[in-house]
Amino acid sequence: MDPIIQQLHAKDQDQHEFHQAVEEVLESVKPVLDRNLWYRQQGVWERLIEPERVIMFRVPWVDDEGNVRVNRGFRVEMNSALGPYKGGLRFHPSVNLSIIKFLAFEQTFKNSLTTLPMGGGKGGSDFNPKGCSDFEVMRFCHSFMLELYRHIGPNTDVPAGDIGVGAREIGYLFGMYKKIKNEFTGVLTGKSLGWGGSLIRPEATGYGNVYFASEMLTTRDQTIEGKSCLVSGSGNVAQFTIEKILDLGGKVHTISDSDGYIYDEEGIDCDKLGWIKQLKNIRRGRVAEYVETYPQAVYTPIDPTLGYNPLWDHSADCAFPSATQNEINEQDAKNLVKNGVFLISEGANMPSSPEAVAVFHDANCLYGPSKAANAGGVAVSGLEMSQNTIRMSWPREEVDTRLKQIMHSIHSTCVDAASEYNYGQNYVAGANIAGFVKVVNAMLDQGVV
Ligand SMILES: NC(=O)C1=CN([C@@H]2O[C@H](COP(=O)(O)OP(=O)(O)OC[C@H]3O[C@@H](n4cnc5c(N)ncnc54)[C@H](OP(=O)(O)O)[C@@H]3O)[C@@H](O)[C@H]2O)C=CC1
Ligand SMILES: O=C(O)CCC(=O)C(=O)O
Repeated sequence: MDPIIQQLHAKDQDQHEFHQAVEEVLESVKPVLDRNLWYRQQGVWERLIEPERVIMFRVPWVDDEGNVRVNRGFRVEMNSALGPYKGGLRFHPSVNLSIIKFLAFEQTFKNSLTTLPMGGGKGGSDFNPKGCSDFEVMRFCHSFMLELYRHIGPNTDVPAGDIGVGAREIGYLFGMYKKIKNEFTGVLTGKSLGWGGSLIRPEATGYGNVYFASEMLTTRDQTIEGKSCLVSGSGNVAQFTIEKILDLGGKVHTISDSDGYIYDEEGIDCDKLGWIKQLKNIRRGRVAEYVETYPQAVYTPIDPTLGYNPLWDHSADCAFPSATQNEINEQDAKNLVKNGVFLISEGANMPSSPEAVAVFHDANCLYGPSKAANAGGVAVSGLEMSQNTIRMSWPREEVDTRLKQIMHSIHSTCVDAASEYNYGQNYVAGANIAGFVKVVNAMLDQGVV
């Protein structure tokens, strides 16, 4: 084992997701380190895996029955070599330091790939918004911001949404920040359109992922048109991935949540997608309800004893995992390949286990890793920051055109970096190398800080 990894395991025991993310990047960039001994001498790698700052705090709040509840809040400010820390907040009961550190680490390289001046950070809480009233969510968000506000700012750290944090939560967080600081600034992205949000930000991660998939398909003279697709999740990223696939003439058969998944043989069309948006964004219901309105579809509850997810065991051309980390294990990857899937483009962060990634590479799939494929979300957040700074709102077409250009540029950057280091069409290596080199060169310019 590389001594750096040995040290990491000894120092940060039980941070499995963080180890997984670090090991993948280190493996990819070994040839870069070998070619540039200066990088090793300057301890860039040791510095990269140590967050610049980790903030953990108590979040007390009162539920509708008058009980005091306490959650744990996190913000990991990973790396500011390229700009203010930037990355989302996740509210989910599974949140812990390992998950936030892996997300902040990945975010650093992802943000580097976008070409925009953003460092990497991530935060969140083990708070579960599911089943809470709007007032409970508001009280939680206000309490969360009562601590977080001291650590963030439009030129310091600019959080946004992630799992469990959408427009509603960003609104409550922003309201408390504005009240405490008595200033109206672009301290959060993913704001509503009426008060500083950017057009296309809600769509950006899903649309960007499909643009990245289209770029990968172009290398084999193909397009999304006519392709059958499997999508997991049913939240922000899944919804707009489906919308763009439909727009480009593809067909989508699946959605899921943490209880189970839907397989719709006929395909999810625009009307059904509208119904899903209502279900998830307004009624906050479960995907199981889909079959009550569309009885030709089949609902399968999650069975953790199976050892694989049957959602990935259907015949299709493309897969867009859009729920959470490690949702595709080795068996799922084998099932996908067996069923004819040859393109996997990741909307979720790190949804494929290392063993699954190896299966995709062995089968010569077009495999777009999350830090490249889902970078459209944070890229449009960067554009939201620019619009806030100049106090202007760009039209929908302009933001969408910029998003497409950024995804095109990320694709070619990955291809070029992989080719420079003889990795062939390996987007994992390309994304890791290109993201790493830009961050590390900035760190070296700025000295040992
Ligand atoms: N929003 C953004 O702009 C970006 C998001 N991402 C990534 O995309 C993924 C989805 O995020 P987003 O759509 O914003 O989040 P949402 O909260 O809108 O939706 C999350 C979806 O994933 C499901 N899910 C969450 N956790 C689990 C779990 N442990 N097991 C099974 N299903 C789960 C949820 O089901 P349920 O309702 O049951 O919880 C829900 O369907 C995440 O990995 C996120 O980090 C990446 C880049 C940007
Ligand atoms: O828009 C942002 O700043 C955050 C996006 C994000 O959290 C991600 O890319 O994983």
